[in-house]
Amino acid sequence: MAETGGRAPITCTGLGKVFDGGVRAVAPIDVTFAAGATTALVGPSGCGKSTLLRLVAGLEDPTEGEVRIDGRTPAAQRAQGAISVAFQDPSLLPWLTVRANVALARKLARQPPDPAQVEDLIGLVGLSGSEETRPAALSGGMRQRAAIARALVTGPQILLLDEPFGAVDELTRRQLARDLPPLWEPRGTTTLLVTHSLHEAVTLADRILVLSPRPARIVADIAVPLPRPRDARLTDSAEFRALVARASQALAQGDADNAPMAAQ
Ligand SMILES: Nc1ncnc2c1ncn2[C@@H]1O[C@H](COP(=O)(O)OP(=O)(O)OP(=O)(O)O)[C@@H](O)[C@H]1O
Repeated sequence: MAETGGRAPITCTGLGKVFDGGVRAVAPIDVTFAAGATTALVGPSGCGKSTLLRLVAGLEDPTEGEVRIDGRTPAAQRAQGAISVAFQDPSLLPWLTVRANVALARKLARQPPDPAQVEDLIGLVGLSGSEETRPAALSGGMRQRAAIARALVTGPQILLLDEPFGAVDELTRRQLARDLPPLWEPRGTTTLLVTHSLHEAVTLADRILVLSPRPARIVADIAVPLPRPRDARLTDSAEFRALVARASQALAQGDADNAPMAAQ
C-alpha cells in the first residue's frame, strides 16, 4: 500500500459517550476538524479529552452520534493505516529496539520499509544513539519520543496526540513543539492534540477548542492565526501571550459555568 498521506476532514455529529456505570464523559458534540489543520483540545483534568480522541481513533464506540473521517468510519480508516496515535502511555513492544519499534509501524500499515525515514525521525525526536535500546532502558520521555517517531513514520492522514510530551522536561518539550510540526504540516495531516499546556497549544495549533469540565462540551473555539514557524521570537510576542491568556480565561469561565450552584 502506498503512503496514506493526504487531506481528510473529521466530522463529529451529535457525538457522545456514556461509560458503563453511567459516567458521561462526552456531551453530544458537533464539530468539524478541517483537513490538514492542527487542533488543540484543552480542558480540565478528567473532562473527557482522551475519550474524545479515542472516539475519533475508533478505539471507543460512541453511545450517541458518529465520527466520520473523509466520509468513512474511524474503523475503516484505521484498517487502511490512515490513523496514527501517540498516547500518554506509549505502548512500545518491549522486546524490540527503538529502531525496530519505529520500523514495525510501516510493516503493520503494509507500507514498504523506509530505513532512511526511520533514522531521520529517530534523529528528529532526539533519540540518535538509542536506536538499539529497548523500551525498558529508556526514560519515560524517551519512550514518548519513540512513540511520536513511530506515529509519524507511516505519513498518516490523521494524527492523534494525547499529551505526547507529558513526560518530557520543559526545555525538550518546547524544542519538540517547534521541531516536530514541520514533519506533518506540509503533508496536510489532520492533527488533534490533547494538552494541558496552553503554551504548547498556541505553539502547535491552528485552532484551540476549550472543553468544559466533564462531560466535555466545547466552551470556546479559538483561531490561532499566527505565522509559522513559531519560533522563540514569536512565542515571546504580545499576540502569542494574548492567545494564551484568552484560552486561559475560557478555561476558567468553563469551570465557573459548571460550578455547583451555591446554597441559597
Ligand atoms: N473505560 C472507562 N470506563 C469508565 N469510565 C471511564 C473510562 N475511561 C474514562 N472514564 C471516565 O471518563 C471521564 C473522562 O476521562 P478522560 O480520560 O477522557 O479525561 P481527560 O480529560 O483525558 O483526563 P486527563 O486530562 O486527566 O487525562 C473520567 O471521569 C474517567 O474516569
